[in-house]
Amino acid sequence: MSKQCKLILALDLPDKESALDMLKKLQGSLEWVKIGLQMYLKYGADFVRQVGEMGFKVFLDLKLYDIPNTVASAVKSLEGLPVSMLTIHTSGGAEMMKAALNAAKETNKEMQILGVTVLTSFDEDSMRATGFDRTLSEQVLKLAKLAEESGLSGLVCSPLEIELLRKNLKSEMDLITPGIRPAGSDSNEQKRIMTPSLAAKTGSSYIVVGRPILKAENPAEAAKAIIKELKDAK
Ligand SMILES: O=C(O)c1cc(=O)[nH]c(=O)n1[C@@H]1O[C@H](COP(=O)(O)O)[C@@H](O)[C@H]1O
Repeated sequence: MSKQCKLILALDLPDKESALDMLKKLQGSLEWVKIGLQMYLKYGADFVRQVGEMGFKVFLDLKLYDIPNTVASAVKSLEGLPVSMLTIHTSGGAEMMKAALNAAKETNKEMQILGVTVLTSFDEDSMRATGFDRTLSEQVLKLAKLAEESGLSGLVCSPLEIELLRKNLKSEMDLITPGIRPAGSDSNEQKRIMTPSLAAKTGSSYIVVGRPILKAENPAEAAKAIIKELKDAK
């Protein structure tokens, strides 16, 4: 029996005031909040602390990609912050992933390092345009296996790749899936998408949802409806 799939809100908003206003509306409705580059670059560590103090678990989505030493130093810079998940790019290679893991072990044992595989905004054509000859699935699996061998316990991938990864990975890695759209909502630029219930049924550990909640008339109701969909998914 797999774990209950959880909702993570992608807090992609233009300023702190609207973000805090949104979080006040959502307190009690959800547990996890993802802070991405938009908010982090503008408001930094203080904002991360503030979100943690409001009682939310923080997923810091910085998608780090650099030489191993630089990534390790960046991870260490987060020491003391309430960060429960942090993203790095698996395409940075095994050495980079191991350096990030070691840095996390030294500074924040509670922080899970997640490896991003192939972004959900890619399709076969845009992948090929970057010079990769493999299919999208082949590339995702290659990166996922490298992440698993490097010791990572979680991956960010499209929900369309869950089955492939569950079948081919040796361990029960956490699969965090953005590119989620409740039935009838706008897909925006996301290309590899799925509904919350299907993602949960297929084996997603956490779904990441931004605009379908942020732009809803009643964000708390939208979040609750998604959580119900996840709980009802059989
Ligand atoms: O790492 C991510 O969270 C991520 C990876 C990916 O492949 N695709 C993707 O959309 N994301 C993030 O997931 C969120 C999706 O937001 P919405 O498209 O508004 O639901 C954004 O914050 C993206 O940065």
